[in-house]
Amino acid sequence: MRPIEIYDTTLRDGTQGEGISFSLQDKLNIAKRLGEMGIQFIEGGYPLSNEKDTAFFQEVRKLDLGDAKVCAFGMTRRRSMKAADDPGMKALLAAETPVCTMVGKSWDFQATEVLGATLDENLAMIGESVAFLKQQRDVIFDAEHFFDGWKANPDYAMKTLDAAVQGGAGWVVLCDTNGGTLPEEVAMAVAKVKELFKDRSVVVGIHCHNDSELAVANSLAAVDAGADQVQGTINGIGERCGNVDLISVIANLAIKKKGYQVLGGRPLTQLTELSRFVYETANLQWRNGQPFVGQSAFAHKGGMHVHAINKAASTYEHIDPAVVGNERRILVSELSGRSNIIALTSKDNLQDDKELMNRILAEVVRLENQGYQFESAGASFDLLVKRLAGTFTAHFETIKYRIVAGDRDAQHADGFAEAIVKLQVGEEMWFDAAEGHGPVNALDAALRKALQGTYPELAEMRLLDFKVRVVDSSAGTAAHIRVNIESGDSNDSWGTIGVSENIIEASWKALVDAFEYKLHKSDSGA
Ligand SMILES: CC(=O)SCCNC(=O)CCNC(=O)[C@H](O)C(C)(C)COP(=O)(O)OP(=O)(O)OC[C@H]1O[C@@H](n2cnc3c(N)ncnc32)[C@H](O)[C@@H]1OP(=O)(O)O
Ligand SMILES: CC(=O)C(=O)O
Repeated sequence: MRPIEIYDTTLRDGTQGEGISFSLQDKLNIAKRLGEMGIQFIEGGYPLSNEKDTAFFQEVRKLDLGDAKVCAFGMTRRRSMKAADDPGMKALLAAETPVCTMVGKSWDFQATEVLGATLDENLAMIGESVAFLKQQRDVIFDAEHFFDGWKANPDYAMKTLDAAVQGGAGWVVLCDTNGGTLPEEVAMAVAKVKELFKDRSVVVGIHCHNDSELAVANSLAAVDAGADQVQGTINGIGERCGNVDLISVIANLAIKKKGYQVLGGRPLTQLTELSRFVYETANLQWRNGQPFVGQSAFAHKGGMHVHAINKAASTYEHIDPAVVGNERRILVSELSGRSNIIALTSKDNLQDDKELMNRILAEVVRLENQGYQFESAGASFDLLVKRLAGTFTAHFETIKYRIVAGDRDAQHADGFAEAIVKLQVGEEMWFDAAEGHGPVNALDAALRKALQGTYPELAEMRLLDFKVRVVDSSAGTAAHIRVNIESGDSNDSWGTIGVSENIIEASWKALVDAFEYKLHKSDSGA
């Protein structure tokens, strides 16, 4: 098995992505997770760039990152300066990391146009900078725009790598900086570089950007052609369209491709959690369709798919989701067949009642036509099944509710909302009122007031999320409002839904389902 080094630059190139900004603590937390995952190289930032990155290199020394090596990133010395005097070089050494990663120009056009250097000057900048750092550190040379340089002037591109290796670089990393290269071009260039260094001890690496949606394919092509290090970021965050997504690289190398070993052969069961941790830390929404780790990566919706999945999961899954720490999800929608319903109700042992399955399916299709969507409203779906199966026990009956809301006044700087609810609970009639920060908050408070005496377990239930969408009804005339509420208690969370032309009524339906679901859960001891 050929070991492939994984080099993570989430904390440097990842932060060059639009909308990404990590705090110092975020960076330390991510570094720790990367170390736990068995990533070999963690590029922590650009010490010359800002104080946060400088502080990161001081703080990261206190963490146990396992075998991971922290790398500080910088560029070659400025054109008119000695390496020893260059502030960037000094900052790299001051970071006190075991490895310095230095980017240099390998495209002749960039050297002359951007740096204003002669081609020889650029080679001297690379060679001298590496040699200076190499006195104290291991050096990785990131050959910026290598593939564009190789296409424009292959001899010169190769000379830049040679200058770095002569200076003492232990790695040369070929960067598809603009992300415009094709897999066959990557393979050809990597093979040529391997040939150049066949008698020298140099690791060849690959660093791809995703501007042509080819970063994963390009990285795998490079590995096949002899690259032994892949650089990238978790979830592919990074400049413009991002870097290669290391999640997909790791999963493909470990699971799909033969003959390679990544992360020392560790299991990949933490991969999904790592991906979501980085999204959460970056304050980004998960990408549902992200291969391997996305919420939809193993979500089955089409009736024919679910029918087959029930017989053998491999009919519509390329790997077992558990291998990457993900899970299979069966969705219910108007595209469902009876198989979806059977899969989703199997815990209730209802699957043999074909007539019931058909009724549930017909009801789902009818409600979806009105704007309902049960994919993220599993609790409302469970209640629907119970109602149709005749196992639903209402814990309360809603007689009426009323909302009074208005704009700000002397007592209410943000406006006010009051709710009155009338409920039948057993033999008793409850009539309660409450104020809230808005109409839904007021309804929630009034419902709790009316129910908590009878059902004290509601005290631990919280509303976690509230989403509103406008959906078109199938009639195509009146707009319907869909409200999704996510609720939780100490050990669980559940989604409910309400649809109406009236946002308050839609919220009320979702809220009532949330309370009923919690009470059914308590009845069953869950
Ligand atoms: C491909 C990549 O992703 S490389 C990493 C890119 N990342 C970043 O740029 C983020 C961090 N960067 C920064 O914080 C700043 O750009 C700094 C601190 C590095 C430099 O800031 P400044 O000195 O103000 O320069 P500025 O960013 O405007 O321009 C870049 C300078 O570096 C020079 N330069 C660019 N690449 C190189 C290189 N490989 N070697 C030497 N000098 C270089 C440019 O010629 C320019 O110098 P000039 O102003 O003397 O013409
Ligand atoms: C080094 C780097 O980030 C690039 O060339 O894309």
